[in-house]
Amino acid sequence: MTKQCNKALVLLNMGGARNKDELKMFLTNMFNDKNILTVKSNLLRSIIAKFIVSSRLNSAWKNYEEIGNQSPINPLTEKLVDRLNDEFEDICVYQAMRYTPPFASEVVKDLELKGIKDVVLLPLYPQYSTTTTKSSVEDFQEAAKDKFNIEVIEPYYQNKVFNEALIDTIKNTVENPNEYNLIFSAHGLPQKIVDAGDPYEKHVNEHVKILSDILKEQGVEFKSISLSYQSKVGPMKWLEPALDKELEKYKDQKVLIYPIAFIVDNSETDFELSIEYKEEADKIGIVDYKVCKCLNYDEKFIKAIRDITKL
Ligand SMILES: C=CC1=C(C)c2cc3[nH]c(cc4nc(cc5[nH]c(cc1n2)c(C)c5CCC(=O)O)C(CCC(=O)O)=C4C)c(C)c3C=C
Ligand SMILES: [Fe+2]
Ligand SMILES: [Fe+2]
Repeated sequence: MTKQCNKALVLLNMGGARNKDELKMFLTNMFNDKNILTVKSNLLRSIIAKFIVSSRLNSAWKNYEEIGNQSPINPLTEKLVDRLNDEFEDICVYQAMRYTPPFASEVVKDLELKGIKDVVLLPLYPQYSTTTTKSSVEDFQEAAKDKFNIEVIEPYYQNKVFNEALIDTIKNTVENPNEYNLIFSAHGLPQKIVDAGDPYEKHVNEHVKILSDILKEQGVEFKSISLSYQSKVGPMKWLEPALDKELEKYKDQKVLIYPIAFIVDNSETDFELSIEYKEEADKIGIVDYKVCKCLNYDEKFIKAIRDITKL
């Protein structure tokens, strides 16, 4: 990056695989994350992680083969970063991913080379979770040590400009909302993590209420609006209702899904929602099943970032 800046905006996200080796890296880093696998002993966690990765890798990779052998999260985030670098004249914009490159440590090196002291961290998670927001922010702070003045942006699921952008996507995806059942689909979380005080479920519930109120104010009426959780992993209890159970209610009806916990499309939207759950919807007899695109690098989201970060 040749731009000269005295401030940096760093977008934080999970990352995603560009090939099978990176999927192994993603899963290994994820299951060694103490915020994801909350067992206290690092050794025990690394043993469990090895076991999960070896049993999951091949079957998980089959999913990526169906979406072009890579997660869309990387090219889309690169476009978002490029667009923001054009938007902000004197702020250098970066991405730091939690489980695949570019890692926080590489961004920190670049910031040091440029002599940047002020850093704003924007987690690409509208709702806070210890498994996502906390994990990414701590990871960056550990890499940064005390080298910068860091400002962390708070959860922004209540932000008006952000929610208007999101509502526009919903309105632009279907012509006759009154024919559709709108399901907000959130990435699931083990119930144990929620019981330990994680605010994610509360934030997601509040977000759905805010969006439902905006739709009502704008006179946009869906047949029904509901919330469910996708992507359960393993045998433990996760947040409910599960999306596959919710879909069973809509035989002979139309369904529109909005992936409420994601800002950038990824394997969970392009594979899980658009291919895997679509097959479920067909089996159930849902007559039309649509999935909204995430905001990605939408111009309205660029405006929302200005409003959220006050940059
Ligand atoms: C096992 C625990 C997991 C928790 C807790 C979890 C929380 C969580 N994840 C996201 C967002 C994403 N997750 C993605 C993939 C993914 N997630 C898990 C497991 C947990 N996630 C796994 C094992 C995987 C890999 C795919 C698979 O094997 O099923 C992704 C996609 C990345 C990509 O490749 O594109 C995203 C994004 C959130 C928001 C969240 C908690 C709120
Ligand atoms: Fe996940
Ligand atoms: Fe999944």
